[in-house]
Amino acid sequence: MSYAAEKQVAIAAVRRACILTSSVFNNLVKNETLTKEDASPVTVGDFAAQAVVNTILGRAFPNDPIVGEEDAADLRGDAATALRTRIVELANATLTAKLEAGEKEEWGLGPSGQQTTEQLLNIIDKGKHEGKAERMWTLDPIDGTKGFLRGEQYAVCLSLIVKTEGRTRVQLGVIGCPNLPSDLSNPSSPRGGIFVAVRGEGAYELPLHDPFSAPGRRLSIPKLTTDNLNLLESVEKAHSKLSFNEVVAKELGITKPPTRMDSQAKYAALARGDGGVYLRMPTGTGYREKIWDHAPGSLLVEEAGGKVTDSRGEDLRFDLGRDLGENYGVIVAGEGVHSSVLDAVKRALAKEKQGQ
Ligand SMILES: Nc1ncnc2c1ncn2[C@@H]1O[C@H](COP(=O)(O)O)[C@@H](OP(=O)(O)O)[C@H]1O
Ligand SMILES: [Mg+2]
Ligand SMILES: [Mg+2]
Ligand SMILES: [Mg+2]
Repeated sequence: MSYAAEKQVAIAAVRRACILTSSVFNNLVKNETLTKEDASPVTVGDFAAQAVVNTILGRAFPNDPIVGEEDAADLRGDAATALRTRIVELANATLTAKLEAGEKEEWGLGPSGQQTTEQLLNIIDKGKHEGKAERMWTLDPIDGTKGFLRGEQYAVCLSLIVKTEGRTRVQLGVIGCPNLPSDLSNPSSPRGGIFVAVRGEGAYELPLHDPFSAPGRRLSIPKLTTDNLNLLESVEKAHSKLSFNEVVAKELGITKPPTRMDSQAKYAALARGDGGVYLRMPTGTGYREKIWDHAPGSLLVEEAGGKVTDSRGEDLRFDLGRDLGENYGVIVAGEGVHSSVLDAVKRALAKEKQGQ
């Protein structure tokens, strides 16, 4: 299936959300960030971007469930009045902006797209789905919120997961990276891109502000060997075990230092040929990886000729609910090097066990 309609809607939704998040960053004030129960940050940008994307998806595909990271519970009380007002203002400004090429008014966009506060809170809550369905969207309105707050990498991440022939797989992935330089080795190169993949149709990078103007650049992971690649990893030490990555890099004979980057921009960079291996091993806290943190990125890399598994070499599970199940870590690499990385991870795990 080509998912042409879904792809068009998803690209338009991600583009609008990226415009919103960029404008929030430029105007973010101190009290516009909350700390969630798990101590992670969430900003007015995360909530407003989820409201915008869910509005568009809700209009275009009203029967599709959405598994979104955020919910509106913290926005409903009197204590949240200022935050709520700002989110409503941001979401409405984004929804009512004039229609661009490829967009439709019936998606809730354009001058008549104004929503009430209650409508916007309810549409944010449409993302509370349990994550088990024959067909569902995943949304991470700002992936890498900590990177976003630092002015570094973050991504707006959307995917469509469908069960076909007994297998629940990602069929469409769209990742907007407003801050990603077009040339990673040159931080002053132009920034911003939308990365798109449809299963069986390849992976593409499109211009962020004009994604419907041309077919975009087809992405293909170059054939790297362990002599000329380096690791991509999280900036945040709490998100993956960086000391383990050092051991794996040694096992593989990698000499180049790792590239640290927040969010699924790592998957996008790898799909483009930057880096070569994205390794995310659990820190041992029992945290379970979320489907919205990997669904679009994993398809993007697969469609660019790469492979994504856990540390046992098994496929990631998108059929278990909002998370991927027990956390065995995530290994992402080009086809040619994935098996060497997997072997090195297994050796490093065995050494770690011996050392205990
Ligand atoms: N203890 C933990 N282990 C692994 N991932 C975690 C984590 N705590 C939070 N995360 C996830 O890590 C994501 C960011 O990943 P990265 O380190 O690659 O930038 C966060 O996404 P959000 O920023 O959307 O909340 C969050 O879902
Ligand atoms: Mg978060
Ligand atoms: Mg995330
Ligand atoms: Mg997020």
